[in-house]
Amino acid sequence: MDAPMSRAVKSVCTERKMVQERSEAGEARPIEYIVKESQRPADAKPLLASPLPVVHLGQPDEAEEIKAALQSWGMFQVIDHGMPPSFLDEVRDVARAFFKLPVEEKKKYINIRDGMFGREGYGNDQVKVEGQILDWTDRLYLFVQPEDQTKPELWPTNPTSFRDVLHEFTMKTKKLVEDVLKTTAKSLELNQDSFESHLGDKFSILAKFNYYPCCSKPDLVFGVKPHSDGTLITVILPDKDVEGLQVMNDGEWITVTTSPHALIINIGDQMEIMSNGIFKSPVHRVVTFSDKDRISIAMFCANLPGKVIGPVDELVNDMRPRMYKNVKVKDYVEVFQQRFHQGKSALDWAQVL
Ligand SMILES: O=C(O)CCC(=O)C(=O)O
Ligand SMILES: [Fe+2]
Repeated sequence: MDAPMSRAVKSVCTERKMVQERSEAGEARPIEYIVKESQRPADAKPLLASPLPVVHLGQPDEAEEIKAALQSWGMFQVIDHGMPPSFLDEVRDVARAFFKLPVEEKKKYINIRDGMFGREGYGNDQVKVEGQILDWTDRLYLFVQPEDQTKPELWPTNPTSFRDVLHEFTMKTKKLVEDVLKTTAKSLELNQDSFESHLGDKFSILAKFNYYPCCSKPDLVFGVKPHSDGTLITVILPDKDVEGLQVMNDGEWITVTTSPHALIINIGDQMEIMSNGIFKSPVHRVVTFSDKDRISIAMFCANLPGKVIGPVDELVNDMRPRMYKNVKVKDYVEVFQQRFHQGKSALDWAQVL
């Protein structure tokens, strides 16, 4: 296993300007955000926008639908998720209201405390490696599960409904994730708890509120650079009006479109490892626009850091040898974060050579 901290920049924990401030000041080309010419978003083909496959959870074909979607896209949309459109609007509204607050007000929740960069709170990219290209986004990260490990002092009180709405969204997401994991197990003819039991009673969910300000040079920057998620699964509530999420499918970038009020679900690297590579964690990215900002809420659902994960026994056989080693989730996440900032995948770190 390689040393994740090689080329690392040691503890750069000074506050940087928020992307929102750069956007409002009309900063045209802050150099740290400009992507290398060969990797720029210009190769996006918005004409290839395509609706994600729909999985009808709880319906007779759910297992076949989820298997087909995960084998082709690694991503799908759910419409019957039990969250009424008015509730999804409320979640988007509190996110938007928070990001609309003056930067100084939001900085009450800043992710830098006593000179240390924390995973939770309001901020933007941590500089982890030399020459790192930064993403054109500000965000608020909050652990929402397990509940006894949340840090309420970092949960915004403005707007006043923020905490209650986030709590309700968490509970509903948790139920949805449990259903998705059961259906995923069923689709591989596994015991329905095969993925869940690894989570035990407790489930880690990290809520990530993304704000992508307008960018005067959207062809030169990414809202989020190409990556796969380090999660088991991710649930995304996309912006209601602005698309921007793109997924790599058959070697091409496709702009993701969904039905109104759908939730997007994608698997992450932990599911790729546990499914012994049957399901691939999709590479995706976010682009920005010169004339419209965008918000999204991603709920990152993962095994607890102390767990050791590896391919489920039944999925390893002579026909399909073990592709991944057993890895401790905490170690994986550390390598994942380091590689993410370099625009690289962490999956090969866990691969059986
Ligand atoms: O903004 C989005 O739609 C997706 C964001 C994303 O991929 C992420 O935060 O990992
Ligand atoms: Fe992602």
